[in-house]
Amino acid sequence: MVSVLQVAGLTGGYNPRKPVLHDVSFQVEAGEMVGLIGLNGAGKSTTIKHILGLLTPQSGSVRVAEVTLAENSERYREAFAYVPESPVLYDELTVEEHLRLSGMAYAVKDSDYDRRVESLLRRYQMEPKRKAFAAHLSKGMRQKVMIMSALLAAPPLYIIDEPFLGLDPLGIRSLLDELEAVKSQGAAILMSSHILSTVEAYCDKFVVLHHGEVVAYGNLEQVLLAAGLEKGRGTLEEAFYRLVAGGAP
Ligand SMILES: Nc1ncnc2c1ncn2[C@@H]1O[C@H](COP(=O)(O)OP(=O)(O)OP(=O)(O)O)[C@@H](O)[C@H]1O
Repeated sequence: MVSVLQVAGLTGGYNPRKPVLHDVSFQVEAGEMVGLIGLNGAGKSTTIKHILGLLTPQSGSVRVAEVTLAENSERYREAFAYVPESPVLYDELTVEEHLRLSGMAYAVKDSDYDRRVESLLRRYQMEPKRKAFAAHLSKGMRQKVMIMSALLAAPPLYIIDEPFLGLDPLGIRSLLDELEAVKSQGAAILMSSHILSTVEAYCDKFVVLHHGEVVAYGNLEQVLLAAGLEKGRGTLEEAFYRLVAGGAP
């Protein structure tokens, strides 16, 4: 298996004297979806900021497509698309113009571009809004533009931060179907979310963060075990509460 994302012994945060993350390690392989879960303030966004290259590790490393940002920034940045929790769009650009920008940034071939854009607009019920300015879109529609831009790029790694908040049920279903599809084509996905039932249903592995430390990592069986629950008995949610509420033996 190829590790598209490898976080190894990462200690970091905003202030060198007060790290938020402590020795965080996990990886996301090609064809795998990994759920990053934890309470408010556990360090999920901080981890994601390190992966995006917005923060520098105090120790340890983050590798994307087998390189660190310092080793090869171009290869590193080209290898992932990021869908933030709050959509960041240019108000004066239309939906189509955003997709065009994303296509150019990721050098999507013209032949792929038209096919992917039409299909995305249809699947996300955004055809009637293709010429609408971002400023005139609803919150969920803005989120859809971010998601469509990422899917259009078809990168090896998707980093998705709490994607379900603004989306309607159809949008959530489309996104999950889409993530399953790109995963089966070999993409790696790191998804942070508080919706544990969805995370359990769709992710292959889980990283449970608590106070900036990984308290469990692995498939459901391994997380249940870490929480002191028997194999095959219990849900991710039960394991999570034990792990973060100190209920685990
Ligand atoms: N810009 C910042 N400067 C300093 N400290 C920060 C900053 N952003 C977050 N923190 C601190 O880092 C810790 C982890 O926060 P982080 O945002 O990573 O949590 P999270 O797991 O993403 O939480 P949530 O589920 O609420 O989004 C918290 O103690 C928080 O106060």
